[in-house]
Parts: sequence; structure tokens; C-alpha cells
Amino acid sequence: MALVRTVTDAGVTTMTLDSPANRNALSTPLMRELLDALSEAVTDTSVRAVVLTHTGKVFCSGADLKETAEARENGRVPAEMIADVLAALWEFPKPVVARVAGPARAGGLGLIAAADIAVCAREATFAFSEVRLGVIPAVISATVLPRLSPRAAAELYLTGDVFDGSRAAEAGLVTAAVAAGDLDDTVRRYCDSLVLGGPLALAGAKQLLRRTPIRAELAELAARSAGYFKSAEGREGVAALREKRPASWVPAAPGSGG
Ligand SMILES: CC(C)(COP(=O)([O-])OP(=O)([O-])OC[C@H]1O[C@@H](n2cnc3c(N)ncnc32)[C@H](O)[C@@H]1OP(=O)([O-])[O-])[C@@H](O)C(=O)NCCC(=O)NCCSC(=O)C[C@@](C)(O)CC(=O)[O-]
Repeated sequence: MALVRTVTDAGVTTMTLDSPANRNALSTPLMRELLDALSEAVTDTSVRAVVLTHTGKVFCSGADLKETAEARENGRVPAEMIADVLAALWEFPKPVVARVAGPARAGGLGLIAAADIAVCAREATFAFSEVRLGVIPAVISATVLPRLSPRAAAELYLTGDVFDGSRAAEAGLVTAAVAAGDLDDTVRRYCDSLVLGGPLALAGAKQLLRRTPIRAELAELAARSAGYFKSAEGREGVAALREKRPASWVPAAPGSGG
């Protein structure tokens, strides 16, 4: 069964994350399907814009923590593939609109920030939960930081606190936070406008907006992220979340994580 469903209508391809059992976690199969869908949409000239959305209540719960725990034993972590997904979205030559009806955490916020326009329900909740897991918002920072002020980034990255759609809009993480009943109409209105633009001009305008290349930076950040996932702190944080208990941190010298 597909984990990413795609439907194209009137020039707009809707890519729907459809893995509600793990709250649309960024598993390897889901990311592979998303990367395939994006590369097909690049070459399909009938596609003028993409909407990235979700089934179920949750937009995306970030890195697949079950897979992370298993993969780590084999010396792998998912950060590299998350970096590929973020780069593919960031460099995508057509407008991308994120439609966010429910929560996003950590890596899920990276997807939202990588979209050109993001509309969320006011009640949707968000968190950069990485530090609570003993890891860092490394790969996602490449797409998130250009959207945030240094003050907002410090507050949200370091506290790991949950915040709502209105705060996400105020911080610049989403374009608009609207009543849940207005979400679809708002997304449709953006898409109606986006398909009026010339395709080459839209691609050119996106290049101006994304002038700084991020692939090399992402490779370095993926290595940094992997270090924290493999550290004692990262192991304890992920285990604690999965076992639904508070993490028990063992004090270590700063810098020994990555
Ligand atoms: C999203 C809510 C709020 C929904 O909250 P909820 O709807 O109440 O769901 P839940 O918490 O009851 O979870 C439902 C099921 O989804 C699973 N689940 C849930 N999340 C994940 C996940 N990520 N990976 C794998 N499985 C997940 C969870 O384990 C459970 O499975 P069950 O026990 O029924 O078998 C809640 O589930 C939650 O807080 N999840 C954890 C989110 C989180 O802390 N994510 C951090 C990921 S780390 C990351 O993304 C790192 C990265 C990429 O940023 C690093 C970098 O940038 O370098």
C-alpha cells in the first residue's frame, strides 16, 4: 500500500502522507516514495504546483524513531535520507504548499519549512522536540533557520516546548494559521494564484528565493545529527520516548555528544 498518495487535478499535484499508524513518521519507505513522487512531478509538465499534506490527525512525527533504534545497531541513522528529502523540496522548481491540519514534530517541521507556502490549522501543535530526545535539530535547521529570527530559533530549539499554529505563524514558520474549517479553501486560493504564473518565471523566482545552495551544508549536518543519535544521550532519549518515561540524563562534558 502506498505511503505517499499522489493525485493531480487542474495542474496541482497533491502528495498525501498516508502512514497514520506511526503518525506519518519519516521512515525509509515513506521518504523513498516522497522522493520518487517529487522527481516525477519535476518532469511532468502538467504539474504546476504541489500540495504536501497528510491523512490522519498528524502531519508528520519526524524521524521514524523505531527505525532509528534498529538502524543505529547497524551503524546507520536516517538523517542522510531526511537531508535528501529536504534538499529535494528546497530545490524543487515548482511552488510547494504545505497543508497542515494537525501536529508536526522535529523533522516534520523541516518539511513544512522547506515548502514555499505553509498553511496550518490554528489548533495544530508543533515542537522542535529534538533536545528532549538527546539529539539536535541539525538537518532540519538548513530549511527552518532561514524562516526564523535568531530569538525564535533559540527559544523554540532550546526549550523543545509545544507551540500552536498562531505562534508558528508569528515566528514565520508558516505563512498562515487559519480556522480548521478554512484550511482547504485557503490552500485552494493559494494554488489558484500559483498556477497563473509562468512556469519558467516561477522556477526563476524560486531560484532567487533559494539562492544559498544547501546540499553541502546538509551533508555536514547529517553527520552531526548521526553523532547525536548514536551517543549515549540520544540512545537514552529515544528509548525513554518509546518506553513512555522521562529521560534520565547522565551528565557528560559539553561537545561529547556529536
Ligand atoms: C506526533 C505525536 C504528537 C502524535 O501524538 P498521538 O497522536 O497521541 O500519537 P502517540 O504518541 O500515541 O503515537 C501513536 C503511535 O505512533 C508512533 N509514533 C509516533 N511518533 C513516532 C515516530 N517519530 N517514529 C515512529 N513511531 C512514532 C508511536 O510509537 C505509537 O505507536 P504504537 O505505540 O501505537 O505502536 C506524538 O506521537 C509524538 O510526540 N511523537 C514523537 C515525535 C518526536 O519526538 N519526533 C522526533 C523525531 S527526531 C527527528 O525528527 C530528528 C531530526 C530529523 O530533526 C534530526 C535533524 O534535524 O538532524
